[in-house]
Amino acid sequence: MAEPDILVNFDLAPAVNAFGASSSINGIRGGRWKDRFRAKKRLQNKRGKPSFLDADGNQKSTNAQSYPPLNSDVLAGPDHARGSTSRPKAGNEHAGAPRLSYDQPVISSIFSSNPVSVAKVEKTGTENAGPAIPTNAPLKDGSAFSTMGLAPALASHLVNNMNISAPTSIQQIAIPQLISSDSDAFIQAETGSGKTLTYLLPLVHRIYTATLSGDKLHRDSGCFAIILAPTRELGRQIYTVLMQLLSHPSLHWLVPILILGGEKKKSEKARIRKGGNILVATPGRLADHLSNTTSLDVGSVKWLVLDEGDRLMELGFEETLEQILTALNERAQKGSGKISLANLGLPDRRITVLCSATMKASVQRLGDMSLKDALYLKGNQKSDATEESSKSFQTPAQLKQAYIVSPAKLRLVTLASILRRAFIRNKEHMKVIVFFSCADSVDFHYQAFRKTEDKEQNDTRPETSSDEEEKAETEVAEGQKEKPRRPSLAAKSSAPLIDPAVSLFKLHGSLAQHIRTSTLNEFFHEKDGAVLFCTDVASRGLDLPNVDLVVQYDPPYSQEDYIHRIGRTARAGRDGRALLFLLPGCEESYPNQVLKEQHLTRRLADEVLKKGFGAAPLPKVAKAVDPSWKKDFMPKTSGAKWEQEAVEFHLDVERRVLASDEFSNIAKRAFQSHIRAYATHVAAEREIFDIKQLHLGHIAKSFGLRERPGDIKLPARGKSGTASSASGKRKLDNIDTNGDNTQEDQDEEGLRRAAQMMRKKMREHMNVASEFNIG
Ligand SMILES: Nc1ncnc2c1ncn2[C@@H]1O[C@H](COP(=O)(O)OP(=O)(O)OP(=O)(O)O)[C@@H](O)[C@H]1O
Repeated sequence: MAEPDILVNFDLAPAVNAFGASSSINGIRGGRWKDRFRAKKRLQNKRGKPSFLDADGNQKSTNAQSYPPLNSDVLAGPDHARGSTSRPKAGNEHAGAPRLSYDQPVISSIFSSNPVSVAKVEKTGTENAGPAIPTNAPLKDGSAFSTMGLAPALASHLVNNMNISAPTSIQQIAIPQLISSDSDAFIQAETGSGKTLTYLLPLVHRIYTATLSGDKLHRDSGCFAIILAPTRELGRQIYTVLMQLLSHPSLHWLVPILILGGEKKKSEKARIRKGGNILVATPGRLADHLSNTTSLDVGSVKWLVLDEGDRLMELGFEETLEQILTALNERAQKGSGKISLANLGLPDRRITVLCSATMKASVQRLGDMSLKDALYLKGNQKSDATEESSKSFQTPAQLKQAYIVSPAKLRLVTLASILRRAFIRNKEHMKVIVFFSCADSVDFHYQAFRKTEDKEQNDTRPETSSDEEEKAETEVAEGQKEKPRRPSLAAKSSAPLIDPAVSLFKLHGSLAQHIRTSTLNEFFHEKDGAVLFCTDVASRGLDLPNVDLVVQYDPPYSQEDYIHRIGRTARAGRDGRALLFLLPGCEESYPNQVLKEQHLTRRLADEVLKKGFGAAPLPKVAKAVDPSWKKDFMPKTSGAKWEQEAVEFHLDVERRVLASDEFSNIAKRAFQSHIRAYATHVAAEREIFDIKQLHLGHIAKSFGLRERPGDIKLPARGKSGTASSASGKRKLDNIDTNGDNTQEDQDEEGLRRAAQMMRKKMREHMNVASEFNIG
């Protein structure tokens, strides 16, 4: 059966032919703006070289002979006027008008009228370079934990039970210092260099050796350490590593407590009442318990660790951290009501340890606020690191970085191509993370690649009862949950458009917490190929095994975000690749202007498409199924197989958007949120990410939309809507990562301006023809 609701992107015949009216159109007044506009164009065409507005709204010279003229009424027929894009029917033409024949040339709009890359290639990237010596790997120079002052029991536990035999550079530098000194410390080291063990090992070692002095400590002896993480996910991960360390028989008495937002406070209070010695928490929830839970005794806290310091500040926890520090100081003066810790060898004062992979002003502010005479402990340096880069940006040397210059209309197929190729080349255990700017865009791409219009259960499923949820989260936190025992709550699907064997996951701040937890857990344990579509909610600190490739489909909002995102791969000495999507034009200056210290290889969309779509035919399920439709509507391409496959892929997404109101709304929301998010790039980068340069029609196309951008309207979002298109949501999606954040959007003014700019841009766009301007 032919597809009734699809309209391929015709390159229109010259407008002059389409109107065929008298030349005295000049001076025309009244009527529809479109008619006036067309008349103007026709006049221009008559005066100069023949030109027409192509399917993209760009003026294009053409050889008028090559395209049979189309009657405007055919294209502007009632269906189109209604916005419905029904297939024109034979015999629908007005008398005397040329017939629209399906045999006539049609052109793939995704390959036409794309801006070309303008950049001069100034830097040699690392992507094609030979293997580099990993900078965050365990050392191979004979260093061992047993020679670093760690208790032998702990050192052998690492080797025998945790499969960690040699320290990384930062561990070798920092652990002996933290064991022997009572000074505060700032730990800065690359992503994936083992900072978690770097601070956990010394404090566990010192608590452990305190028990060797003869005094028996137990879970009720007091809380000795607090570890603060910016997000629940990270808190849970730290807790898991801590549980592994404490699984040593001599340390069974040491009890960790996990308190995060998002679960019943009552059950957290019960856990606190039972007692525990090391608390892992998110700041908001800890501050809450410090104010309201009398059984939380922090008078004996000897270590305060602030993990991912820059993120803690970014998420607006500054004030909360000040409250926590004040409360800890007050309680320390009063002392613990539990037992005397004198002469146990624990530090006399509270040691604060601040960790970060990046060093920026906010981290320095946090340091000023929390540290006193701190040791600055820094990991390994790349040999070519400049002073500037070593201070602020460190990426593992073995991580291969590249950027892809992809015109807006080719973005979706280029992403598909990258993912397809990644799994053709490396089928097993391969994991990929793709970062998007906003939750709505994650939702759209997830829906596009899972290729099913079945209603998604995950978003709408009622939350599990808190008890159940708590149980699930505790299981995850304790690392016990190899296989989910209940039906999966994860936002997970298969990905037939990439490879039917690949699992597709999505993660963003608008998903319910238990879905986020399950999703991460299942992605973590996935044995086969897996792709995670996510926002920056997954950019910090998360240690997900076997991530070989990180794709930044939308550029990050800061250099630090770039470092943290790509840091999800190439961890602990493993290889990894990172790809950044940029639009041709001003975005191409991003690597040289912003990522000065990074070495990125430049690649072009075409070459990526050739490799991804040319390497193997699309899986059957990914094809636009109806052969008759394909015969009639397959746009004209250069004939290259890869191009045809790419076009077919894109058309299939468009067809599905047209066919489903739900998918269409997801696409529209994603488009709008994407533009809004784009407008929130920091002021210093607005020349690079210049919203005025965006071709909204092309961007809409990459979301499978065929409407004019100005016509993209959304039904009102329900109160409980899960998506995130509201202005400012980019911030919220990033910020509201643990549910206990209290910061309002910091950049309201910027966002307001962004929305204004977007509206202006939309208005401008509507005043010129767009690729949808055919009705
Ligand atoms: N000495 C070691 N040998 C081998 N693997 C290690 C070692 N230390 C840590 N790891 C592993 O390295 C991975 C990264 O560790 P971790 O998450 O602590 O890194 P990180 O420096 O905190 O990264 P990020 O800055 O991204 O948060 C973990 O899987 C951890 O188990």
